Amino acid sequence: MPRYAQLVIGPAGSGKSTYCSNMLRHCENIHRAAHVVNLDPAAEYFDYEPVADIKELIEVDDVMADEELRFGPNGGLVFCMEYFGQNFDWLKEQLGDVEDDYLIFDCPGQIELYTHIPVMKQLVETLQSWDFRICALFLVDSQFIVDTSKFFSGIMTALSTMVNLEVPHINVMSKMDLLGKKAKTDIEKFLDPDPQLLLAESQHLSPKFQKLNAALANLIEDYSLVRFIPLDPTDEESMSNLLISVDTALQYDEDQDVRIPRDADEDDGDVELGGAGFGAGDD
Ligand SMILES: Nc1nc2c(ncn2[C@@H]2O[C@H](COP(=O)(O)OP(=O)(O)OP(=O)(O)O)[C@@H](O)[C@H]2O)c(=O)[nH]1
Ligand SMILES: [Mg+2]
Repeated sequence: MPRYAQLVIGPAGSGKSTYCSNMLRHCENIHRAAHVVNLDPAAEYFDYEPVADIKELIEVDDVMADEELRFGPNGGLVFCMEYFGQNFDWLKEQLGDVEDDYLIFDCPGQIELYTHIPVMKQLVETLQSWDFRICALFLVDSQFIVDTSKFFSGIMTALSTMVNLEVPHINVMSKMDLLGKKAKTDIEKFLDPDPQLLLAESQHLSPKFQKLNAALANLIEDYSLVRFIPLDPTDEESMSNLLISVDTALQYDEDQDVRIPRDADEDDGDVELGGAGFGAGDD
């Protein structure tokens, strides 16, 4: 029986932790037993009760306070994640061996973890060896995608993680609730964009960059890489549309949408949830 994992990644402040807590609440609303794992050793605050918290293994503040190591915040985070990479057994112990488990991983934002350092790729491979199907969600703050150049640079960051992680990948345009009416209309063209049209808008760039953008537009078009799913957490329909895309990527079986929460009970029985009874061993 597969297990399912959403890997929530994206630049610092793009809304990853907020998404995890909103998605957890949404899953509760639809009676899906999901759990969040905090993988950010620098996280100071998150609005959910994690089923596992990397800070119990290692914390950035402790690493930075070490007088021999002398790391700053970024070096400290890399050190923590490399330490985590050597201790996946800790995660295994925290997660247990729950069939059919559904986990949402709240990841750190530093891009180097996905491009230069092998730890996140190793995490993916380890989770796969524990029967997890994985989907990466790459969040980009909608407030930054204000013009074509920013769009192309956002896409390149998303692509670099996608190439490295090699798992199904969904781009999410976060914080849509913060956009006014006009900005919402303006951003439409970036959600399911026509790269050639966007290219036409970068005529003001120097010929060198126009050429680069043209090459990128072709790449994006050839591989159908660019769709963004808009996310407005104040709108339940937006949350459920995103979850449908994730379910498709994970090949999540809708028939098993109602399942036993982890802590519901060991003694075997079926649990009534939302009017339907499903036992742990049901297919
Ligand atoms: N209005 C609105 N604010 C949001 C949303 N998502 C996140 N925020 C705000 O944006 C800020 C950053 O959100 P976080 O969820 O901490 O972002 P993060 O990606 O986890 O940040 P790091 O862990 O530091 O990389 C916080 O002030 C959130 O309240 C959203 O969908 N709508
Ligand atoms: Mg966070």
